[in-house]
Amino acid sequence: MKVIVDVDGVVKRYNNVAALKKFSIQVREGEIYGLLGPNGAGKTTAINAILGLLSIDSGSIKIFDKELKGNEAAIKKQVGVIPQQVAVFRDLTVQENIDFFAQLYKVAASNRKQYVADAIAFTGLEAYSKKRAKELSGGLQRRLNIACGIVHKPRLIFMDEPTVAIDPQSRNSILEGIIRLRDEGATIVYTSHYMEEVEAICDYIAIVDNGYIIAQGSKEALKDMVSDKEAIRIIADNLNETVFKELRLLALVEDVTHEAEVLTISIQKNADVLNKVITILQAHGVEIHSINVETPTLNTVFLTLTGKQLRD
Ligand SMILES: Nc1ncnc2c1ncn2[C@@H]1O[C@H](COP(=O)(O)OP(=O)(O)OP(=O)(O)O)[C@@H](O)[C@H]1O
Repeated sequence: MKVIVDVDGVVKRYNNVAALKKFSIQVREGEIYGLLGPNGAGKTTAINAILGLLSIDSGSIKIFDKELKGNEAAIKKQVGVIPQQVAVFRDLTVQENIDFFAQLYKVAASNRKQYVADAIAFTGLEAYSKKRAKELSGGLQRRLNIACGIVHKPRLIFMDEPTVAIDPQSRNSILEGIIRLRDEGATIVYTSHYMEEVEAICDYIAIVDNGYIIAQGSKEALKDMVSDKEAIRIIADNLNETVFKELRLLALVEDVTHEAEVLTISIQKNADVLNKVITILQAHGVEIHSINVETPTLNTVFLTLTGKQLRD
């Protein structure tokens, strides 16, 4: 498949902070490409750099085999952007907002009405087309944000965390919409810190941390990297440092991390340590609420490579 976004060794600094450090990705035509990483990993910076909204310190970026500089008009006509913050006109109706973006992207006058109707249908906003944006719920505003970004039927679409802070119904509708866009021939670059979403829709995944791509591949290939691992996840009260120290000393335990009341113990696959773990917790007065043994997820990959949880 043809590479249509080629980012090679990009470095981007904000004053002294290096947000991208030799950042390289290759997005192939027709795929949903996931950039998965925690807040602050560099995902938005990467997208803004690719779109030419930020200058870069070094490296190269090509879209459709061309540098953005000198080819902006031709490239931007074929690119759709759905920004992290909803960017619509609050006092315009749904239809007027989408029509404004159709004009901005220079959709031919003869096609405009149809393209606006297609974008409304695509995002399931038919019942709201005459409502002002400010009257919509957060989830519907996000759907409008998407409709505005895809109205010109772009070949390549960048979506920056489009499902943050929305209800499950709108989230599902957005994720299904992204798959439909891919099936109709678009290429999508999708950023998220939700591993479940990225696993569900992305054909190829790059895991980002601290300005680097730390691993990449299909979700199967990424999980194969840690197929000899499992994690015990325990929700409990009264966790403390003495408990963590004792757990770390157990044979076949590889790592112990905790966030508030969630304790994660990384172990080798099939290691028979659960009884020993429970004995230690009980001996220290830890009150256990739930225990789950998880097979590898993208979070396991992240944890193994960085020692941190991907989850917020
Ligand atoms: N305008 C800026 N000035 C200074 N530092 C910045 C600026 N924008 C981002 N950063 C820093 O660059 C790093 C990467 O941020 P970025 O927003 O790209 O991450 P992200 O993965 O998109 O996270 P989020 O989901 O929180 O937006 C962070 O350390 C952030 O604090």
